[in-house]
Amino acid sequence: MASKITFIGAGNMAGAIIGGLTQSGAAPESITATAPNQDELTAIGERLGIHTTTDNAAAVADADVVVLAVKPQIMREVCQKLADSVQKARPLIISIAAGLDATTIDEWLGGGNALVRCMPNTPSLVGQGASGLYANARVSDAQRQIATRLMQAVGIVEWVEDEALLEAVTAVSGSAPAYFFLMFEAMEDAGVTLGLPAETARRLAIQTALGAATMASQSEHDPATLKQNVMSPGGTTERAIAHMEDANLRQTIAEAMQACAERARQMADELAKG
Ligand SMILES: NC(=O)C1=CN([C@@H]2O[C@H](COP(=O)(O)OP(=O)(O)OC[C@H]3O[C@@H](n4cnc5c(N)ncnc54)[C@H](OP(=O)(O)O)[C@@H]3O)[C@@H](O)[C@H]2O)C=CC1
Ligand SMILES: O=C(O)[C@@H]1CCC=N1
Repeated sequence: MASKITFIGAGNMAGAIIGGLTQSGAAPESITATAPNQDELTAIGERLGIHTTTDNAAAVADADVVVLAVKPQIMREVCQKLADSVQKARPLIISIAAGLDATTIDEWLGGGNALVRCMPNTPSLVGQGASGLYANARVSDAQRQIATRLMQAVGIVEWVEDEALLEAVTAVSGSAPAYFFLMFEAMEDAGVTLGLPAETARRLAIQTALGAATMASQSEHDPATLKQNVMSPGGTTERAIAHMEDANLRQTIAEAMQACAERARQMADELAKG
């Protein structure tokens, strides 16, 4: 693991990655997180044992890796204020912002930076993240390995060589935990309608998803076969799946993911224009 990592921004996604890193054995004292609000920082600092500061420039000055983890809408302002420190320290930059392209962020930071774009997801908090990574031309093989090791500490890593594919990664994994959480909500509600206590329905639905995901990740069979194995001819599952197919669930999922990727493209255009 790189010696000193600074997170600019200490919100949901930074908190998930830092939490995953410390649980996987990273030294908390090698990690710094920044945010404008000292109260928020004090809470995360006490919880995770990491350094915190409201001074972005100071946090970058001696960092080997800087993870940009603020909302895309404020990235320009944050980067432009950081440019002098980044130009002096020349850390590896890792941006986790949705949409924003590597060239734009590099320009905001004064240019000439080794920059990795990463699309992580919040299950990084429990070491079950799924991240897509893209490197600009200035990133060395050693820096690729640093980024790989950093994100592998909190889950799986897939590199893409075409930056535009990060939009697909956003649709498939970055935003996708929310799709499954929606499914849990819907299954809990339906379980209650069928007479179960809400907590019971929630526990059964979540454990079933965990079991299905674990099975799918370990099985030699593809998901279609695993699905078929649950569907006894003329039985209950067949009826449920027929209902989902008739309601065009696949089409709904495809359209939702297209909308997600399209929004990433739109955000990039809007934010680059400023
Ligand atoms: N949430 C997710 O599932 C995913 C998010 N992302 C990306 O991660 C990034 C962060 O998202 P998320 O964590 O959800 O957002 P949050 O709003 O939870 O976190 C943003 C953090 O940035 C801090 N911040 C605001 N202004 C500054 C500043 N000037 N300097 C330093 N820190 C600042 C905020 O502090 P304060 O709260 O005080 O304003 C907060 O700690 C986004 O770019 C998003 O696209 C990528 C993949 C998944
Ligand atoms: O919704 C968003 O814009 C961010 C990026 C991916 C997940 N959350």
